[in-house]
Amino acid sequence: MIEIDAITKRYDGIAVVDNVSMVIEPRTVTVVVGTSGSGKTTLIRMINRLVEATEGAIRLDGEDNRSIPGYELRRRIGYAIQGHGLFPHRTVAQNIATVPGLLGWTKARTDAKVEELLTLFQLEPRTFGPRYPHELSGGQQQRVGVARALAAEPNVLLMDEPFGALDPIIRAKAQEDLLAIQKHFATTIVLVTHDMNEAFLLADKIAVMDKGRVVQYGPPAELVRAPATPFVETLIGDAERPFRLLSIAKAGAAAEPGEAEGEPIREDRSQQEALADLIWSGRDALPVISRSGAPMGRVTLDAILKRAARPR
Ligand SMILES: Nc1ncnc2c1ncn2[C@@H]1O[C@H](COP(=O)(O)OP(=O)(O)OP(=O)(O)O)[C@@H](O)[C@H]1O
Repeated sequence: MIEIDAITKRYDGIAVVDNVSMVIEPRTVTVVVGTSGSGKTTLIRMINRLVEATEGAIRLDGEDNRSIPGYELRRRIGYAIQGHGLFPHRTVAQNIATVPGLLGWTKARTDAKVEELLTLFQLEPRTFGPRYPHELSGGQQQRVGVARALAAEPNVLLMDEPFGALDPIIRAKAQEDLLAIQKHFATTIVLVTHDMNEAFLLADKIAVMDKGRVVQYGPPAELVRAPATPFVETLIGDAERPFRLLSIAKAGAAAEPGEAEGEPIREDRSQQEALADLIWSGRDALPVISRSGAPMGRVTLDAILKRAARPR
């Protein structure tokens, strides 16, 4: 658990992070959003003490992060940034092995970890391990950047606009990979993004920052149903609120008994995807199947539209 307790950062007397308190539960994804300059990067960098707080405290599982030595903080907290920051003159395998090297892991343990991570990120170890960063595509470099941040098996992963530079298709893949990896390692992730779609896709909880303060902190559905300030409302996008509601609910949750024709939708796809399928295929109902392919009833256009309506 990460407890952020009345944390403030001032530069030349000006608070860029202003008395922020929030609790981040273990094994969850917290996404920090807000306008440019609102203090997002500064906030997450105070967690691993790349930035020292002016006031307040941050505790990691109850322990004040100022009492944890630097090398231990780097082991416990992975850090991935936009543009990945890979070392250009080190191979992919050497890049991933950076922190294990600092920690004095044996070669066998390090090699096994590098292989595990490359495999997990769908980069064939024998092909990609010996390559240099410039021999990879942008998306592959990005994956290596995240793999490197995960190498020392950190409990916490801080990510600052990690997918900002990727094109939309690779970005979608990277987001999917991240969610799979987060489940695999049960990592606690704190991620900064400008992209509200990304926030809604990834977040268990979203923190909205405005001028150094956290103006709302809660699950995505709460932000849509009850935006705390006009700023949050604008950020979510008034016109998009129905779609946001559908994007965070699963097709399975809207399933009802009955049959329908045509291509089914899996229960774990979003209701937004169900709506797109319904419109695109001109049907008024889709069969719903479980992850293993078993029939679960159907989802109707009517039911989806009701769910997208303004909450009462
Ligand atoms: N080292 C520094 N010295 C002085 N001011 C700083 C320093 N680092 C950041 N700031 C200021 O603090 C404010 C918050 O910066 P921060 O990078 O945390 O914002 P952000 O929300 O992450 O912005 P962006 O979305 O543009 O990355 C900005 O006004 C920035 O200019």
